[in-house]
Amino acid sequence: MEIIGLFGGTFNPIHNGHLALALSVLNTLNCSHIRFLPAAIPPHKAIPAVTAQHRANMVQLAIADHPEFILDTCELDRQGPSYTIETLHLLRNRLPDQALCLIIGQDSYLKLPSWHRWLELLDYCHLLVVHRADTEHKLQLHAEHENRLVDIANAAERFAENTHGFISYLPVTPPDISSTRIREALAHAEIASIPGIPEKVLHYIKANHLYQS
Ligand SMILES: Nc1ncnc2c1ncn2[C@@H]1O[C@H](COP(=O)(O)OP(=O)(O)OP(=O)(O)O)[C@@H](O)[C@H]1O
Ligand SMILES: O=C(O)c1ccc[n+]([C@@H]2O[C@H](COP(=O)([O-])O)[C@@H](O)[C@H]2O)c1
Repeated sequence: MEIIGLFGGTFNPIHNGHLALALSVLNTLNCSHIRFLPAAIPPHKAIPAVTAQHRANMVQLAIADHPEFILDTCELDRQGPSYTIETLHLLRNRLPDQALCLIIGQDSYLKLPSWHRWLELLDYCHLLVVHRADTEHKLQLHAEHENRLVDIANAAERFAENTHGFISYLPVTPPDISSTRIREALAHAEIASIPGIPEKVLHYIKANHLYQS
């Protein structure tokens, strides 16, 4: 079975850490493609000052050179918080016979028990957790996932044999970049000098006067 990666985020804005993470997952799992899913209303964050449409446009610019990366705006068409379980329900209806793999950073995994209907996530997809700088160098597995863990060396094979139900941990560390730090830098620094985001995204931010105080 093909494995389709699902990478949700606020992407406020998308940065090189997101892109490096997605490339590592693509290569490790040999995904057919990865769908980038910008959240319209992130469930656990303040509503971003930058619109979902601008954030999605920046994702599109950032992934344009990678044919295996696709922008999926399905969360922009819904009202209310962008709960991942609802997105998975929708995508599972659209893609009934493929292995779906939700990709999250380790900081997100630590907070997973606070997600809406989190125990049902593995009924729809596999889960790949990627290490993030400043978190422990080992997966802090939630007890509820204990018999679902697969070693990363076997993950591509095991995930491809099943549409959902397993979890694995990728111990590579994407560059230590966060959207928060980029927003802070954009508010205080010369816009030409912001590292960590693709050039085209920086141009878009500049042209649309985003993130400036
Ligand atoms: N540098 C990174 N390394 C590893 N994982 C990352 C990195 N940046 C983002 N992620 C993961 O990507 C997903 C989407 O992240 P998000 O769009 O919230 O970016 P962020 O940089 O964490 O944003 P913010 O600083 O605004 O909280 C999350 O699961 C997060 O853990
Ligand atoms: O479904 C939930 O309850 C839930 C709670 C927090 C985060 N998420 C999703 O996790 C992804 C990363 O979230 P964030 O806030 O770190 O950008 C994004 O796709 C969010 O919609 C989902």
